[in-house]
Amino acid sequence: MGGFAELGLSSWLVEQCRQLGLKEPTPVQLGCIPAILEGRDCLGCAKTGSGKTAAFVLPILQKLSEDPYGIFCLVLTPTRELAYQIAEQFRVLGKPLGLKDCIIVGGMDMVTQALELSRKPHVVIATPGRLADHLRSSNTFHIKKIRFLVMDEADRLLEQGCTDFTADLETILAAVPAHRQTLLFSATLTDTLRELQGLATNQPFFWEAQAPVRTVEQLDQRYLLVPEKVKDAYLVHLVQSFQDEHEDWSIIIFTNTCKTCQILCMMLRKFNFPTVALHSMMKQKERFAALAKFKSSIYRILIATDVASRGLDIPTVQVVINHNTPGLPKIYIHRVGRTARAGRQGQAITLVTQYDIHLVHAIEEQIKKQLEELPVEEASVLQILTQVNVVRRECEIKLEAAHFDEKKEINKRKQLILEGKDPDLEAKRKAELAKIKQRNRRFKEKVGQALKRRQVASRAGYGGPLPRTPKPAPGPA
Ligand SMILES: Nc1ncnc2c1ncn2[C@@H]1O[C@H](COP(=O)(O)OP(=O)(O)OP(=O)(O)O)[C@@H](O)[C@H]1O
Repeated sequence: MGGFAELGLSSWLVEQCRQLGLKEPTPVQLGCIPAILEGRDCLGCAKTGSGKTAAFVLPILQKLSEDPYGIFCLVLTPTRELAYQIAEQFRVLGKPLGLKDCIIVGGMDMVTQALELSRKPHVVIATPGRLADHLRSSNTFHIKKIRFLVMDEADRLLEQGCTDFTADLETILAAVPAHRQTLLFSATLTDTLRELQGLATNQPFFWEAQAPVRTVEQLDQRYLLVPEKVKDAYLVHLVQSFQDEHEDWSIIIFTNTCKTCQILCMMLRKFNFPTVALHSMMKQKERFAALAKFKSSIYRILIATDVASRGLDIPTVQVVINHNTPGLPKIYIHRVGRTARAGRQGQAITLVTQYDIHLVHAIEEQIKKQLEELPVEEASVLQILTQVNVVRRECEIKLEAAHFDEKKEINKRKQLILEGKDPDLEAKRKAELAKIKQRNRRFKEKVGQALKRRQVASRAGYGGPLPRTPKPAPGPA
């Protein structure tokens, strides 16, 4: 049990680790904990499920126990569910300290949160949007004395994806002290390293796991080449086979949109699979409830958008199915990392249509490993094909009747208002952009057609400028 003690952690923390079954430090913990205890900034890049959370929680708790005050530490993370998960690690490991934490995420009551913040918790775990809202609207708390700023999934926080945190991060970074320790962690830090280095300037310590492959060794990675139209039948077949062959099982299925997520959830339920959905169109309480039911194995299948692709630690997940091939290798790495965690085995299956093959090549190039084809009994899939398609159509009709798209539109408008934008003006801009794009497309088409005509003409012996209208084919003299 010398492991954690040798890193310089106090005996009470070593005992906490022992009680939680953390016997030996993982490599990222071995690498980062001493540097953080020395007071250095830290950039930690290690594979999914390798214990990055404890790599920052443990040294922060140690420093907090030496000089306890609030607000001592701020942790930023991209999703609400992840904020709760990190808070739990602080709570269990920091129990002997009587640690006070506070979770600040969207979708929850702002007044309650403001009250909690004013009580000076030791640790605040937040998503950037909601914390920035509090900073802009309230003067009952401040974060200008924090000792630690942690950015978990740091590359996601900095990238300008569908949720862009840039403006909120600016507000937050303007409110934290320049003299602080900054800790940045992710399984995919390298793309955003330059920006991240600008944030961690205090003798930064960069730790990266050296491995030939960027995904976990215990992960069996497969692909299944399927025509778009029969994808769902393959999905049902895969889930059915897994259920037939295993007693204790859990699967996460990733989809590309909230709507597909919802439809597939309804569809799998029609086939009596215990399924729950998790996507950003759900109310926050529903999101938490879905996750809790999945974690406790009441429901065996979680069907989710990328809101669940990062950080979630659910040890029972044995399989990840990508219903769509992720457009970015980074997203693939995080999605499949929801299984095969902390030394366990796991399998990832990616459904690939004829249009996605280049995406698989990009993924293979990044992870430095080739995916293997998953053999499937096609006859069994053919047997259920019509039934699956009929059920899917029924679910689509049901969802349309529930005005899913309209609700999405309303949510979008609300979001724009919250961001201080005028939804009508934004819609106008979008329409203008679409018009320009359409004009460009038409122009390209016209040029393409003209070129084709010229090729035809030159093959038929015509030369000269681009013909405006097709010339009649040469007839007999
Ligand atoms: N030293 C250890 N020994 C055994 N298990 C550990 C150790 N440290 C952490 N774990 C466990 O490993 C699991 C994964 O840890 P964690 O969630 O911190 O991974 P991560 O590296 O942050 O992954 P991701 O990149 O997906 O966010 C957790 O269940 C955690 O309790």
